[in-house]
Amino acid sequence: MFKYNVCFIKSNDRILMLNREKPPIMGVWNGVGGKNEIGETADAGAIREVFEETGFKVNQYYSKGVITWATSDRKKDGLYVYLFEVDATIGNESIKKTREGILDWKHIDWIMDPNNLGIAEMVNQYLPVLLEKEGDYLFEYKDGIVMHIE
Ligand SMILES: Nc1nc2c([nH]c(=O)n2[C@H]2C[C@H](O)[C@@H](COP(=O)(O)OP(=O)(O)OP(=O)(O)O)O2)c(=O)[nH]1
Repeated sequence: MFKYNVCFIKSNDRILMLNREKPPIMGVWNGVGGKNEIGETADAGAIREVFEETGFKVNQYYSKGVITWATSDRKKDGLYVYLFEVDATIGNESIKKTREGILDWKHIDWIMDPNNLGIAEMVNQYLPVLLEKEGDYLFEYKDGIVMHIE
C-alpha cells in the first residue's frame, strides 16, 4: 500500500482541479486527494478524500491507476490516481475557495495544453490514459517519464 491518492472528477469536458494552498506541490493545479488512512483500501481512501475536499459523494471510479517509482534509497514508492465521473451539469458550478486551495472546473484541453506550466508533474502523462478507457492501470515513473506498463 502506498500513502497518497490523487483524484480527478470529470463532468462533461471539464475536470475539478485544486490550486493547492499548502505544500507539497504548493501553488500548482492538481486533482484533490490526500493520504490513505491505516487499514483503509486505496479505493475507500480516494472516495473519502473526494468527499472531504469537495463534498461530492462518488462511488464507482471510471478508471484508476498506480504510479510507482524508485526512491533515493532504492525503495519503491507510489501514488494512486483515480478518475470519477459526475453529472454533466455539475461542471458548471462556480469557483470555490476551500482550506485546501481554490477548486475550479477546468477544461480538459486547458489541463493538457503543453504551454500550461501550472499543472502538477506527471498529470499530462497519465490523465489521458485514465480518460481514454475504463480500466485499472499500472505506470512506472522514471527520469521524468511516466511509462504505461499495463
Ligand atoms: N507528497 C506528494 N504528493 C503528491 C505528489 N504528486 C501528487 O500528485 N501528490 C498529491 C497526492 C495528494 O493528493 C496530495 C498531497 O496530499 P495533501 O498534502 O493534500 O494531503 P495531506 O498530507 O494534507 O493529507 P490529508 O490530510 O488530506 O489526508 O498531492 C508528490 O510528488 N508528492
